Amino acid sequence: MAKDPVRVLVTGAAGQIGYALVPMIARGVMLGPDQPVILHMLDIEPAAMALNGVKMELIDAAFPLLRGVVATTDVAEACKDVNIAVMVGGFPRKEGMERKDVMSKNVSIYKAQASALEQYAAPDCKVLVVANPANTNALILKEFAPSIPEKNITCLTRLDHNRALGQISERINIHVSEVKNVIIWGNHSSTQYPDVNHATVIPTNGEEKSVREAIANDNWLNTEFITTVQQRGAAIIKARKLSSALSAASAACDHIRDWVLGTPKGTWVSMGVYSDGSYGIQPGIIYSFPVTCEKGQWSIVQGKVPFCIVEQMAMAEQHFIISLIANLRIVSLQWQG
Ligand SMILES: NC(=O)c1ccc[n+]([C@@H]2O[C@H](COP(=O)([O-])OP(=O)(O)OC[C@H]3O[C@@H](n4cnc5c(N)ncnc54)[C@H](O)[C@@H]3O)[C@@H](O)[C@H]2O)c1
Ligand SMILES: O=C(O)C[C@H](O)C(=O)O
Repeated sequence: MAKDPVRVLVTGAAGQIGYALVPMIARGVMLGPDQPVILHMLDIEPAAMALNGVKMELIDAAFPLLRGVVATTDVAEACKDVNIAVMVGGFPRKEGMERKDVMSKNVSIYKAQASALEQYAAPDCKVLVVANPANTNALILKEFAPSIPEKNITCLTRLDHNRALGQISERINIHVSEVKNVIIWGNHSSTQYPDVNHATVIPTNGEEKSVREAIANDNWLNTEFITTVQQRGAAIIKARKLSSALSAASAACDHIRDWVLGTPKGTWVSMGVYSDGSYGIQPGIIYSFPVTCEKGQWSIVQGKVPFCIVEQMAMAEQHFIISLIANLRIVSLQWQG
């Protein structure tokens, strides 16, 4: 029997990630080749014509799985009954900026969209925040949409995870599918810690080895590898004069697919999820951990890192985020009062 369609919201759908992402969703890359979808696309008024152009192209592409398209600038209409929300809408950074430099613009967007999701989305809606600063925007969304279960609000660090896999496969000259179990700890920012200490390679017809053994160059792994992954977003901006789009869209599909359909046995992936206190990370903040997924639920993989590494990393970022939450609570009380 044919499955009922799943409603997938993409905000900022007229932008460059949106343009790469919606055809992937309509082709089944995100939810599988037998899952019909209805796409909800939101953008702002100045982008309304471009958004309508994307809708026209989706119709022209005659995707067999695409059962409907809602293209709108009305946030309530966009969020109505959606099962999955991919929050891409926002302002990308330009050359020379850090991701946190776009914070003031993007944070206000996420406050407004949180309440629309809370009011209009399906109660079990799974949310993926892509727009930067991704961890902070997800935290804002969680704070301003208290009725959405916190397990349902995540942010994208899968792009960093995939970048780490890519760097390792290029270095050893094996296919990227033969590398697994890297970990991205922390924020989707240049302070993240890409960790290969539990990663392995399994060459076809070969024996499973640790990445450290296969690369046999700890100096490279401890220095250049880490900074390359941390700075890859900036390198793409420098090269394209635009931030990453096709890789971001593909990573967003990977994130949702694994969350909904499950991670392969013996493999974990990196997701920005709310901390339950694992690895000593402040409970409640959105932090990238290794996770496995089963039956639509993620769980943090335990025992994978020396505490001191994460502790060191976490402190600077947590201070900032915690003070932000405190400010939000004050603002929210002022609104109510
Ligand atoms: N987490 C990641 O791995 C990752 C990777 C790449 C890019 N990003 C971030 O994703 C975001 C989008 O990047 P892009 O290259 O597609 O940017 P873009 O400028 O091409 O597109 C952004 C779109 O969002 C729209 N928009 C702005 N405000 C909106 C609002 N209130 N509601 C709905 N739509 C709104 C814009 O009109 C535009 O069409 C940026 O914040 C970028 O930094 C994150
Ligand atoms: O680096 C950026 O600003 C865009 C995105 O976060 C990326 O990592 O490519």
